[in-house]
Amino acid sequence: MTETKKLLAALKGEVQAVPPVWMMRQAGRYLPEYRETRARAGSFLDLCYAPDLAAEVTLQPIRRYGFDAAILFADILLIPQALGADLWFVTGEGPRLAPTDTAEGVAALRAPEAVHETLAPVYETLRILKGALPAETTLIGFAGAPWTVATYMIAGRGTPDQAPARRLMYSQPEVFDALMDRITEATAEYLIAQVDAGAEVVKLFDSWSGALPGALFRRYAIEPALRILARLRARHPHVPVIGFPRGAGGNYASFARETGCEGLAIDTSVDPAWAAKHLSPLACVQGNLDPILMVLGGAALERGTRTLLEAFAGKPHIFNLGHGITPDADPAHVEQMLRVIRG
Ligand SMILES: Cc1c2[nH]c(c1CCC(=O)O)Cc1[nH]c(c(CCC(=O)O)c1C)Cc1[nH]c(c(CCC(=O)O)c1C)Cc1[nH]c(c(C)c1CCC(=O)O)C2
Repeated sequence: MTETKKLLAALKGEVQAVPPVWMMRQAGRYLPEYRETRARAGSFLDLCYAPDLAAEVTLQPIRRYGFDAAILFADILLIPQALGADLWFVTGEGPRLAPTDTAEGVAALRAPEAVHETLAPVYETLRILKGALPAETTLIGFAGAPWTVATYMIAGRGTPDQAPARRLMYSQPEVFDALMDRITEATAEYLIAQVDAGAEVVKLFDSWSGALPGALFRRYAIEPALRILARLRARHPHVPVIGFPRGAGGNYASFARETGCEGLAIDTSVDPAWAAKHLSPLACVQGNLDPILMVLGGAALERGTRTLLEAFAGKPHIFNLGHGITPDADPAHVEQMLRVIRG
């Protein structure tokens, strides 16, 4: 049977004249309807844990733009919270967590199987979405990759250079490894449960993999991904996975080759012509329009969009941005991008 969902077809390696398209952070603050629902929910975390409202904001960009994929509305930091680390968001600044950076702190975290208790509302969001999405739209679940989640847990916040996590990795490798193990197991549990609840594809966000020293990229980016994939595939052998080792540079190819991910999301820094030549033979490449073009629009947006379409012509491709769309983006520019892609 041929695959009728464009995103799933691309992940199976099908070349399409018009590629499937969606955007990272497509449910977000650039949309007035998101801001309205978010205000109704209360805090960002309240929204993540309210299945009806989380499903509603997931559907908003699908209704408005008819994207080929909907991504579950949640956050990568729900896993630390489900493991027992206090989490809150400071408006205008970002996430804060009670730091987990000692042997005692890691030992006090909950068992990986215990995360479902906190995350049950997320699975409910997926079940609602499964029943509500148009037949042609693919439902994407996701999690943060262990290294990226560890950087937030160790520092207790986002950091420009992930120094606290890198310091712990060198100075107390046994504490760092124990934390990585706990996150890895919990993430496997979480993604399996997301697919049980209706996710058709899962994406692993390693947003800070570019901060790993190159010699440790295999150990802390590829190996945890392999462990998660092995557990996921033991349960769901056919679910495609999109890896996003953001900032991996020269390590993108080894990530794709060694993990066998069906999809490889590339960040804005990667030259699409290089990616089409060197990465497309390894996986279906997703990306990588500069998000600032969604703020600018006009001729620059049209040129950037066409450059990508031309680079990946004749290759399986998922059109996306190189990182999330920003709150200052203009919703009309999304329509402009879609007109260029879809004609
Ligand atoms: C690092 C990271 C986080 N979260 C995520 C990552 C990895 C991707 C990346 O590199 O951007 C992933 C994420 N976060 C969110 C989604 C939902 C799905 C989507 O639309 O893409 C996804 C896939 C919603 C969100 N996550 C967050 C928002 C904004 C919160 C709000 O509405 O106030 C949204 C829509 C908050 C968040 N969440 C996080 C930070 C650092 C922040 C604060 C910065 C910011 O405000 O943009 C952690």
